[in-house]
Amino acid sequence: MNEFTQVLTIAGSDSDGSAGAQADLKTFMARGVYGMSVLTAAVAGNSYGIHDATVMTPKFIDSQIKDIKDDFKVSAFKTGMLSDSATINTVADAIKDHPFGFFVLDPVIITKHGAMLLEEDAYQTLIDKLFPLADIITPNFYEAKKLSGSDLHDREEIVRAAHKLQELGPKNIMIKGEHSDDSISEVEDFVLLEDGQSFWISEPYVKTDHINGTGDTLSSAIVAEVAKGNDLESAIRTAKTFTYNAIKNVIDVGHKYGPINHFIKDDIQ
Ligand SMILES: Nc1ncnc2c1ncn2[C@@H]1O[C@H](COP(=O)(O)OP(=O)(O)O)[C@@H](O)[C@H]1O
Ligand SMILES: Cc1ncc(COP(=O)(O)OP(=O)(O)O)c(N)n1
Repeated sequence: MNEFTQVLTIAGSDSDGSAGAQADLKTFMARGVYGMSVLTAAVAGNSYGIHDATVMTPKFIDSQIKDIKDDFKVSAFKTGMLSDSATINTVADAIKDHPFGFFVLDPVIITKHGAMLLEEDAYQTLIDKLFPLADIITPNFYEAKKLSGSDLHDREEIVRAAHKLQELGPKNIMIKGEHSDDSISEVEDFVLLEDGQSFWISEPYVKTDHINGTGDTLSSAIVAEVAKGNDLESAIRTAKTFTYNAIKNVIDVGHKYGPINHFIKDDIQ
């Protein structure tokens, strides 16, 4: 029997299934890997917004991680919603010997609804404790500004911010592009690799309200592709295309800001 590729998300649950661990698990399934989830928190939300949240205790988060460690062979993993410093410290202590392989840190601070999922006094804890362990971080435009302490008005400032973030410890950086202005034609992300090489990666801008979970989908697709043995650059390119296809092929679920479409079939390798 061939061992199946196994991956993990350490993230929050989102009740409407559009984002968080639910989006991660759908992406893992779509990309052909076996996904597991350690829940750090749970939010009550729907396509109108996030209305309540609860944080798991450090002891419970630790128990979940221990159970995964005791039984499974995880090749790559990601972190998503981490809520506060206590959660970050718990996760950092549990993963510091890198038992789960390649680490994609999605520094979730803000959602499309404008909900804040990380306490402001925990930004520095995230930088101090998890940035040095990360193989790649994938901040959105807002998160990149906050975490680098930079303005991002043009390409030059984005490149500078990526270098600043890399100096804080993560090996590779992917800053996701701005897309709040409906007049743009492309959404362009910037990637800075460990060896200093860099590239811009873009797809056409899709004008849609169905955009919840795009960041989670991108980061978990990178996890899946790296776990299958692909190099980081091709994993990023596949993840970007997969996310774009999921945004473009809208499914009619929810009344306002709906989910993206993880059912898209393409040539999974
Ligand atoms: N409307 C859109 N059209 C095309 N690509 C998009 C759109 N919205 C987001 N993306 C892409 O989806 C990915 C996730 O980005 P983003 O939505 O900014 O992340 P987050 O969910 O963390 O805020 C990025 O590659 C981004 O370029
Ligand atoms: C529980 C939970 N985690 C993360 C998010 C945000 O997901 P993300 O894909 O980074 O951003 P949106 O595209 O959903 O804004 C969430 N909503 N819930």
